[in-house]
Amino acid sequence: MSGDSWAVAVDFQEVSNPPMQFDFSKKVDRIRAPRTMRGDINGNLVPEKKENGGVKKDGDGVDLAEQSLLNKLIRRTLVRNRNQVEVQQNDPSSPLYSVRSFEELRLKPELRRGVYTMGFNRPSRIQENALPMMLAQPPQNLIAQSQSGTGKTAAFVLAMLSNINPANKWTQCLCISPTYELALQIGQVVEQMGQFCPDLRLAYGIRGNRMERGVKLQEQIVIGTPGTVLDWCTKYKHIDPKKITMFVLDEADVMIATQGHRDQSIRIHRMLPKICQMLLFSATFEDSVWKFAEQVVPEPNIIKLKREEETLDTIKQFYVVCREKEDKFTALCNLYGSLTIAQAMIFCHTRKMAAWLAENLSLEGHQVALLSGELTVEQRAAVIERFRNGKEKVLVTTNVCSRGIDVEQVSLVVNFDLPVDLDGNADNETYLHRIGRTGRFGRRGFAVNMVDSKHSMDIIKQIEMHFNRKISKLDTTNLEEMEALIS
Ligand SMILES: Nc1ncnc2c1ncn2[C@@H]1O[C@H](COP(=O)(O)OP(=O)(O)OP(=O)(O)O)[C@@H](O)[C@H]1O
Repeated sequence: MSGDSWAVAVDFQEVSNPPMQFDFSKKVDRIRAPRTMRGDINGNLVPEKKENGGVKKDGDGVDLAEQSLLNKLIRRTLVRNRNQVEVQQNDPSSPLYSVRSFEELRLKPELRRGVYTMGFNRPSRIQENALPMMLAQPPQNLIAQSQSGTGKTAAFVLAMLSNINPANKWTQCLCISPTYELALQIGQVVEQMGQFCPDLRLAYGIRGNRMERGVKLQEQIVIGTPGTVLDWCTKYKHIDPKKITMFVLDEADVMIATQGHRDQSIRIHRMLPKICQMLLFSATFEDSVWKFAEQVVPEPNIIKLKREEETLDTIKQFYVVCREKEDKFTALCNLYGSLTIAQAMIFCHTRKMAAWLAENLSLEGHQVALLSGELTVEQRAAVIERFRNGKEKVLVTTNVCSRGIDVEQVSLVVNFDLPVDLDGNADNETYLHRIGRTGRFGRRGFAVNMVDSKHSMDIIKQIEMHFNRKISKLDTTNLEEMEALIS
């Protein structure tokens, strides 16, 4: 099988045995669904064309919006974070509230029921502070930053649902999101949390969702992308911006990385009344995000939750000297022959190499999953789900998968190709993210780096120096030595 045909075979395997459905079409009845969608090979609905036009190379560059979507699709639980939340109040003299339970928030009974039905027992760390601010009277503006999976979406959805008056048949909350797949994900949370609110209606302001000009929407909540929502407010007049009481900007960092979204968001913001509550969320907070946030959220309260640092403390790191890819492959097989490996992730630099390796491992009798950039986000999520459920023991991947994906049972990470930046130097950050997949939550993990040239040996030295951690030499042909080092 050629490299490419292997990838096709994996696609086929996914089609014939679809592990997970992302059935966006279920929403069609109750909510206006986008029309410019096509079915992907899993029979799921996917957009005709990416709105942010992410370009992928053979090296599998990561598209921010896709990464966010992937995180949402595969996230089942809150991300653990033990850091303290940092709060800056707009009015430092007003008392600082935080809540430890949903009861304290005095939610409408139907919303409390929705929250508990979703299995939320208590607010997450960011929600403890953000929810009282978002639900306060008079309304307060908020800028909140915390990494993906810490409960931001659930927090602002609860705020939107609390804000609207379902008896009023016009749009009251506008929520904008960088892509329409992300908008659909937010919509699902609205549906779940609002399942006991009978009069609640939701519309998607996304490309392809057309109505006659001048027809006013009756849906209280509109979630959409900036361009369409802007058109709906201006050109098509489906929404009266003066009646908006809450404006939510999600994934601000992804938003401003996308051409035009920043300006469209600012234009929407300008049409809203002064008393409209503005909420902005972001996973990261570079200067550019901050500047944008200041433009669209006047007099903000600010909440930040620092990311918990990944650490290399519980990970034993090794390097193996090899000559070429066949040699690396033999070293990998030796590792498997002598170690008890629960699950392993193997990183390659290119799709081609990943496909070659996956094919050869498979021929050796390993159950292998291949994850690389030619798969749709939904297919990638499905591959990760299968791996997480233990259906495959080895995941071969390019960079698409190095961040944000927790697979707790991974005990071995192999850098079949070392992570390098565009200049060919060690990419320490990527190294940390890759290796950080193993040894999580205090468990022990192993990382093995394949070194096939003087240059890659230099990279190992750079990584050692950067993290101030020793990377020991491993001879995979010497079973005794390996056992002694690894035990
Ligand atoms: N209070 C809570 N208790 C338990 N689970 C929660 C709570 N809040 C959110 N979750 C769950 O945690 C996961 C992550 O939450 P959420 O999507 O709101 O995070 P996020 O910060 O918005 O992440 P992303 O930016 O990736 O969307 C979801 O599966 C959500 O259902």
